[in-house]
Amino acid sequence: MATSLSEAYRDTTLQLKHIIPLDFDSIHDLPESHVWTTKDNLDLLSEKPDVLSIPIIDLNALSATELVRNACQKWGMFHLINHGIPLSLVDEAEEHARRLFGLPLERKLKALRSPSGATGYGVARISPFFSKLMWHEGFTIMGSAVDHAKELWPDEYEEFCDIMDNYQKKMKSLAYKILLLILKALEVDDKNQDQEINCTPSFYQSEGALQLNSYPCCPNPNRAVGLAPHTDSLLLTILHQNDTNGLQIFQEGTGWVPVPPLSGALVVNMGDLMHIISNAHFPTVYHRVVPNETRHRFSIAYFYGPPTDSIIAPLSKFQTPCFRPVTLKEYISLKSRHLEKALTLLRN
Ligand SMILES: C=C1C[C@]23C[C@H]1CC[C@H]2[C@@]12CCC[C@@](C)(C(=O)O1)[C@H]2[C@@H]3C(=O)O
Ligand SMILES: O=C(O)CCC(=O)C(=O)O
Ligand SMILES: [Fe+2]
Repeated sequence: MATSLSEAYRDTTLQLKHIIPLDFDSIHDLPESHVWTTKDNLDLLSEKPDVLSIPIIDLNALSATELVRNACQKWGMFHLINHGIPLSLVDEAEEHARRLFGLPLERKLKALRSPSGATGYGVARISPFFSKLMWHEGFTIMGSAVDHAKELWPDEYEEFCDIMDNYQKKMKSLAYKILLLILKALEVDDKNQDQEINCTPSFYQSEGALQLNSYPCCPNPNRAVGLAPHTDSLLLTILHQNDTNGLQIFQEGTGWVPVPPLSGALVVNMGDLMHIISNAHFPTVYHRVVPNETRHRFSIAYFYGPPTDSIIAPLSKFQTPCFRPVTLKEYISLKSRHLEKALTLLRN
């Protein structure tokens, strides 16, 4: 039996302090547990003004492959327009994320992620790696959200589930399109795609995961962190952000570069698995979220990856692979134990 994505996350058991978010509604001062200092690697001063910005790519542009190649090499990230996802669906999904996070904490705790679970309400999975806690609450969906949605709204969970199902379905087919474009950008012949990605034939049958993120208004944003710096683990991530700043990416030699929301666009970023299959030609994007004093930020991230038993390795066109092959299941386990060091451990 193949291991599902949520099962692959099951072998790490977390402590409750690394699952239960703060009751943001009742807090007026930043608690000590959430105060980050330079000791915690907080370097807020390095944000660069708008001199640099990530490219905007039209999915239907004739030169899309070329543009994707450049964006992936230089940034590992781009804004995507003309992506074909109806704006009304994105709006509805955001509305339902607001509705969920707007529930009182006691209600949200009914859908709390279990200590060895992957889905439901809670803080970010990467929390145990940091000494301070984040100004953030999340809700993770893998496949159907129905079990947790019933815990939140015993009588009216269906609309939420339908919208999240539809959103995931549309994101999955968009992610597939983007993956094909990226393979083209990596000069993989159409006919050799399956073979080149020397994985199981089911490589494209992704399961994916959906993460709803909420970053409430923060009383002292200069001393808090919304989401700590991290890279996404899977192949690529498609992100919707509401009209509130906060996302930043780290550029070697430059520092933290803001990724302001662009109305109607989705942000696409490369994850660790893409870094591996591209033989490190495409960076995996190191990014974080900074909190805001007056605006509540919401985001919805769709993580796209192959089935957990797929073998991930640099494309065979690369004569000197710089990573050893690994199954996704193995990689997830490496990442839960070593975070960013997981990639280094795979270096040849
Ligand atoms: C399929 C995924 C991808 C996960 C784990 C699992 C479900 C939740 C995702 C996130 C969402 C928040 C940042 C991150 C770093 C986290 O802590 O949880 C992501 C992580 C990853 O990309 O590694
Ligand atoms: O809120 C954001 O913009 C970033 C979310 C994110 O990085 C994630 O969910 O992995
Ligand atoms: Fe992320």
